[in-house]
Amino acid sequence: MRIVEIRESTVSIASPIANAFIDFSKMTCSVVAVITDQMRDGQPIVGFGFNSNGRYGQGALMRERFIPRLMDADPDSLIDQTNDALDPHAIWTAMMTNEKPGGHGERSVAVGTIDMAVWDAVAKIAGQPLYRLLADRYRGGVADDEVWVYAAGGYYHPGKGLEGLKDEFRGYLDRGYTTCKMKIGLAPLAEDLKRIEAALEVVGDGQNLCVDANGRFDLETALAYARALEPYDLRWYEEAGDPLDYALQAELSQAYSRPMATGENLFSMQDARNLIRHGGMNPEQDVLQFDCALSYGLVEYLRTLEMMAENGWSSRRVVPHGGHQMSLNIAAGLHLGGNESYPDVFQPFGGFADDVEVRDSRVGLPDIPGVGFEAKSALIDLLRRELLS
Ligand SMILES: O=C([O-])CC(=O)C(=O)O
Ligand SMILES: [Mg+2]
Repeated sequence: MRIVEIRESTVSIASPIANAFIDFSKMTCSVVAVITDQMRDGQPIVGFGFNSNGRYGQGALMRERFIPRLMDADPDSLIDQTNDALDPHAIWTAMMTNEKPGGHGERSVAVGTIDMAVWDAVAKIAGQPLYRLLADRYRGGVADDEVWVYAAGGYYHPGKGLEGLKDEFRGYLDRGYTTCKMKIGLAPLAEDLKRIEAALEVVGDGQNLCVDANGRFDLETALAYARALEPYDLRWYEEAGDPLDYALQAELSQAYSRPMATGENLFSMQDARNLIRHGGMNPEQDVLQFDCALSYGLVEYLRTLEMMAENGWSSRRVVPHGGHQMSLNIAAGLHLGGNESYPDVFQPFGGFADDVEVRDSRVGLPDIPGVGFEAKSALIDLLRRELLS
């Protein structure tokens, strides 16, 4: 068994939306195919991956370093003899050969994207949905049949007023979501409070609303928002300050009594550990949002979950960023607390299998081998067109 070829391509996921820190007018995404020598129905088994959203495509790093390292490795060294499969852990080690520690950034996205495609191939070779394979290997065979999901959106968009925001959230409730997330921090506080109140008119209880500042605030602004948000009893207040400013997070956690969330821009177990060590976050109520595609993939995610357990954090406190099916599989297979969903933005990468219905903000997973890309027609069409034609 061996990897025959790895292909990558960069595609656009541009849109006119903005959060408090960036607009997405030039956003791109890497897509990857890991082509194996294993055959199914007369076709080679191919694993697919993509790099979530919010970080640009990483083709150059893949072409220059990570793909050549894998193709140069002895194929036997990349095989898991116990499971008669490709070995994602050995593949990870081969990709990271001669990479210094620290400085986790763009390379974590390149490795995370290839890692996603490797796990898709592994599950397809095993003939299992990935979440079942993960539950079998790491959780004694017990998977969650359903995962809690919330609808992320509420972006700033030219010409979108309060009515536009309300219409958007009504659309999410109509599709079965009960909890929605909106952006804050691009508008002044007073205007954001009007937007929050408009959103609450639609979603009802504060527990059905999350707000996300995308790392925009200095301490003073983060605290001013915290004071203003406190009475709304929101589900969570996300990424108030710079993702690496653990002291800011710790001080904010002292001042704000309600749940906070962060972690989507921490790209390694070590960075996640620093958040746990120094960010003052509360394992009883706060939410961690590490995204495997951005942070060296599932091989590293397993280390992060182990680190959390050692520090007294339940895996149920993790609700990954990214709204993609890979994280949905990890959530169901490794017992996370839920997963993000983008019903309308970042298509066709956001969202789940075509015939999966959201009921009471919960979704099931398709019963097909792999991550489930083949059950999302617009996505699999794009992956095949970009990588296999
Ligand atoms: O706007 C973004 O970059 C996405 C984001 O923060 C989220 O989904 O939480
Ligand atoms: Mg966010």
